[in-house]
Amino acid sequence: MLRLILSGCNGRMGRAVAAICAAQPDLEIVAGFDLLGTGDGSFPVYSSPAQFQGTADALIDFSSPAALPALLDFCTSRKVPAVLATTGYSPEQLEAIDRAAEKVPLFRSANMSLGVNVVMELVRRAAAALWESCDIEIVEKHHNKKVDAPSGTALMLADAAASSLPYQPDYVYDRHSVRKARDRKEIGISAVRGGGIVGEHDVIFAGDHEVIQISHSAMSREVFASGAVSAARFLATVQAPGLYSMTQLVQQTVSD
Ligand SMILES: NC(=O)C1=CN([C@@H]2O[C@H](COP(=O)(O)OP(=O)(O)OC[C@H]3O[C@@H](n4cnc5c(N)ncnc54)[C@H](OP(=O)(O)O)[C@@H]3O)[C@@H](O)[C@H]2O)C=CC1
Ligand SMILES: O=C(O)C1=N[C@H](C(=O)O)C[C@H](O)C1
Repeated sequence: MLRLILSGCNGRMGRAVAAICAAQPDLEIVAGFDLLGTGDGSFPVYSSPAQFQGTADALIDFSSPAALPALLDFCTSRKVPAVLATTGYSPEQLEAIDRAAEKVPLFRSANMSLGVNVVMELVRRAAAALWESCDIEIVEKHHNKKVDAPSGTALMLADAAASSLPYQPDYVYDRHSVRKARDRKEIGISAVRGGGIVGEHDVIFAGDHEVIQISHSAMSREVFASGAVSAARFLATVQAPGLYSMTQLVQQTVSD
């Protein structure tokens, strides 16, 4: 039995993870954390991690960057490994995650789908081959309830492209405020918000005579939820503190 804590349990992703746990007999949600401190009654819900006195094999967090300090205190002091799937962390929060990962296993990815992690590798290769002839632009589209922009995935894809470039690119988020032609060393990142779009990412390599586009569309939240559950299973097998990502999860899956 894998005993899980679900942080952000009342949200869209929290409910998607709870649905997966309900369908898998070896998964038990022992507690939920959410601002409200109440849920649908299928497990106890606490408005702050410190209120929970029990133990768990892993925690999955899909909540808000505001939840991070209390979560890191909880996970490091109680030695509960955590899957941090929330996006929109500040640079200081990312440093706090790095420090906490010295004490307890943590897993962080802005996108828990296997497909996006394959796309990242394709983007690295395309950028290495095309940077001299093509401009790189990223367009992401999400539902009208998403609060952070650009998406964590768009930033991850930009970093993947940047890792293959022989220069440090500038990420440009807003072309509205400056009247100026595009610089070669930019990566443009644009965000669209509307309706119920689950999550779409296009990485565009635009040359003078050809355009190459690498795209990913999530068809439902289940893809992220099941990736997070796989990450929690992975963490439960990992003993050593450290910051883990989809790269290690994919490596373990391939070698099994
Ligand atoms: N890594 C990945 O693959 C994915 C990541 N995400 C990310 O996950 C996060 C959640 O997304 P989503 O489920 O759509 O968002 P929702 O707003 O639907 O859910 C977030 C939940 O967390 C609660 N919450 C907010 N602040 C806190 C806090 N300080 N402590 C505890 N709970 C809190 C919210 O309560 P209330 O509603 O009362 O504010 C809400 O119930 C976002 O950052 C999103 O970008 C989403 C999908 C995939
Ligand atoms: O908020 C969402 O919904 C999503 N957020 C993640 C992100 O910011 O990249 C992942 C996914 O695209 C859905």
